[in-house]
Amino acid sequence: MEKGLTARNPDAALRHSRLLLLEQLQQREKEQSILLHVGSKIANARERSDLWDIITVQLLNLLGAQYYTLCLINEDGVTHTPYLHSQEKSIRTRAKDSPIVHAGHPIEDGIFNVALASNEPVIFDLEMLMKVKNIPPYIINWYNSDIREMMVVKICNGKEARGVLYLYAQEHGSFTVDKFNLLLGIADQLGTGICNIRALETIQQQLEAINKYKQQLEQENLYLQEEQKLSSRFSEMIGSSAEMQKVCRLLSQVAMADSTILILGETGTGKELIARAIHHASARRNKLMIKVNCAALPANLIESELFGHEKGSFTGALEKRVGKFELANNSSLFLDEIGELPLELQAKLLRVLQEKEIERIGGKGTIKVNVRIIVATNRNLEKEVQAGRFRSDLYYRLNVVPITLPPLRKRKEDIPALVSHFIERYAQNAGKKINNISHKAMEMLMGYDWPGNIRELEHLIERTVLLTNTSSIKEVLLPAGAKKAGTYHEEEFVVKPLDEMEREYILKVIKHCKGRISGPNGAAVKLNMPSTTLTSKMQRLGIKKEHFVQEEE
Ligand SMILES: Nc1ncnc2c1ncn2[C@@H]1O[C@H](COP(=O)(O)OP(=O)(O)OP(=O)(O)O)[C@@H](O)[C@H]1O
Repeated sequence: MEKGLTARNPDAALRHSRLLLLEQLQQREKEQSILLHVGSKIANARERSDLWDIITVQLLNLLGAQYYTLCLINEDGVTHTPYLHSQEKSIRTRAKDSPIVHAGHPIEDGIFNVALASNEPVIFDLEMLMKVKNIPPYIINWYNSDIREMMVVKICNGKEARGVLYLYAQEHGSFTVDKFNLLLGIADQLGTGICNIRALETIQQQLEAINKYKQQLEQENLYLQEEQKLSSRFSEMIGSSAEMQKVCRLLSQVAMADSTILILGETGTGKELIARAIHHASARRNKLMIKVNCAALPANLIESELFGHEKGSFTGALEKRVGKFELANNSSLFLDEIGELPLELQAKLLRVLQEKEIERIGGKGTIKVNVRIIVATNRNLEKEVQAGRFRSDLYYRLNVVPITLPPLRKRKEDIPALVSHFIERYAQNAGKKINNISHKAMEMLMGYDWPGNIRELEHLIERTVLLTNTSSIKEVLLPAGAKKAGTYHEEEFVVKPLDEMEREYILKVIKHCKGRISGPNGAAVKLNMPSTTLTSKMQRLGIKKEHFVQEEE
């Protein structure tokens, strides 16, 4: 009919072809302006979500599609995975799951490779595809989400193919050849945009990794500084009582040997100080002693703390971690509060002590370690063994050289020297000149029973020094309920579980520090422990912010 018209009326034919040309020109102009608009948006995109907005809001409708997936070629060069896609909630298969399959698919899946091989977009009829054998699972899912037509186009950066944009429509005939030019232009701009954003993402990831590493180093540095501060204190060990002299003699006899040491004694009697003294008197003194508080960490973290883990060995193991056993190689490892070690880990510790090698969690092989073990506990380990809470084989393995520290009430003759020592230390810290203590105050100190031992005495003196504005300490403020000198009777002593006492005491100190945990005036400094240890103790003892905040009000 057209031909007939042309033959009969050449003018009409000319007009008609001019009209067509005009239409094409207008179409081109429209496409150019869309491309310009979309291009500037893509060029300004800084994040993946910006691209998501552009494709979802500006392009889908324009190209006649309802949904899309943009898949990129993986580093292995043989698989591809979705990088951007329509909101999964908005699409569901008949079985109510998402048609976006996130696992890697082979590039040679009969669709992706076809798009890569073509310099033009390719349109697929999904009904036809469903008849083909070995069709990729994502096509089946899209079909089950009522998609009937798909248009794919290669995404390149320059000449290099990077992925494929899949467009999906519910109606046959949604995609037509007249959209090819526009789609090719968009695909070109998307290619450049995606590569820029991926480069930014990589930089971001690297920055995050660097920051994390920096934080880790800072934490380690803090730990080492605290350890160093503590280790310099070992020389400040006071005690000329017969009991303490016995301990010192034993210490000097066993320090040089590599034998395992078990330090027993009530809380605050100086077990850690003795552990440090042993390390410093040993041949390993040039390396820092490493300390692990077995009560400060939840059971599931102690294993990784002790033995380390490989990256990805459990949820949360984002980075490889060297355990304290490895850190303590050729040095001493002080396992404080060993009585709190969970039974399962007791078995692992025993194996390490016997084999002298460790295995990181998720690790492929064993690592030889040369570590001198010093352990301490305020529990009666024999009773713990009888109660089935402590393995007898580990107990015998640890009980090579036991050192028992006497409680302060059994070596009261050490109190005056300790008091002078602590007055000097805390007066110096506070910039005060205090060089005397009244007879009455000393009598009170001598008469008190010191359930918290030297730590309790130390904190009392610290508090007293802070409250004293003269050169002499006239009186001391013993805990409420404490008896005056010489009037203490054992039967009146209120027996409380250690945990409860510890909880009460920590709460008091935090309150005294106005709720501050870390920092120079925080509770951790006052309690002479790292703030991380204090936080863990607080968690273990169920001390929450509201407890001390409420008490403060
Ligand atoms: N003989 C001592 N001379 C001087 N200071 C001491 C002495 N013994 C202990 N201290 C001090 O008392 C505080 C408590 O000591 P340490 O932490 O060693 O006790 P601990 O028995 O390990 O306590 P816990 O069982 O609660 O872990 C520390 O500040 C320590 O420096």
